[in-house]
Amino acid sequence: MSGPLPVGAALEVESLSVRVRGRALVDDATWSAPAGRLTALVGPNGAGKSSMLRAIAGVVPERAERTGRVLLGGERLDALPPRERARRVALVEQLADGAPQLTAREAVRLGRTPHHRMLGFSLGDDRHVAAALDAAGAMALAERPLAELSGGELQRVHLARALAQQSGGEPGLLLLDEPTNHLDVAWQLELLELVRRLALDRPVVMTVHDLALAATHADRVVLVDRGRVVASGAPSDVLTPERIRAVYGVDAEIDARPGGVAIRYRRMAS
Ligand SMILES: Nc1ncnc2c1ncn2[C@@H]1O[C@H](COP(=O)(O)OP(=O)(O)OP(=O)(O)O)[C@@H](O)[C@H]1O
Repeated sequence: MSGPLPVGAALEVESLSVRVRGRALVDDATWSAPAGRLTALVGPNGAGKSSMLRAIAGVVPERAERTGRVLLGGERLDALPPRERARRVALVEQLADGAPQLTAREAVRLGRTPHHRMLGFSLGDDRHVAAALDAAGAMALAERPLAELSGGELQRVHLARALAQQSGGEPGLLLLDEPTNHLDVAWQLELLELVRRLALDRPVVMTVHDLALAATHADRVVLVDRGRVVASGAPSDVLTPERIRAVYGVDAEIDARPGGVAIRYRRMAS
């Protein structure tokens, strides 16, 4: 079994491809996400963002062929057994229904499954679950059934479950698929603050559609189009009007100010 994740471990994605029946969902993608940084994965609908996150977490469609390497702290994640990988990498997918009858605490407890041996849940698990609920700001929701929670509240519970999955060792890689979806502006800001705090000691990668939000809140941006990485680096280097025009087919006027970035879009002048 591998040892704890080295502090400051970066995610490195090298020539990652996912093909289904000869069609590339992810096409020879190479990029990295340092620890201590929030990385945003952006691109048009169907660009392959979710497929990329899922492939990093070891989830590929049935009969898909995955090639390339995924390293975390220099260690091959793609070569780890699923249980071991699940302790290093937590993927929070777009709001899944989950099991609506579970309470938030029960749902978060499921995150401990990769840590179990013969005996199932332990008192230690309960401590990790409580710490994860607390870190995600979801402690007040602990005894409420998922069916009753709002989109923003559910998002916190999913995040807490991901944290519970990793606690017990070094902080691992956190992958968030459209975490700000369905959230109003106040919840978005709160969630992004929380995500930024989590990103202080681990690589965090999130997909987002809102380019201004990515430019304002992320330290690095990876722009994906048709499965390929078009550019990656600092938001201001990656998100230029020329690239936005080439990838999204719209004209963009970018207004970068100290408080944040605003982007105005217009149909492309013909
Ligand atoms: N299981 C699958 N089998 C075959 N094709 C798939 C599968 N899952 C996704 N795809 C296709 O792969 C492409 C990339 O999809 P993906 O969901 O990764 O894109 P995305 O960038 O996350 O899109 P969105 O922003 O719309 O959520 C799409 O064309 C999609 O139809």
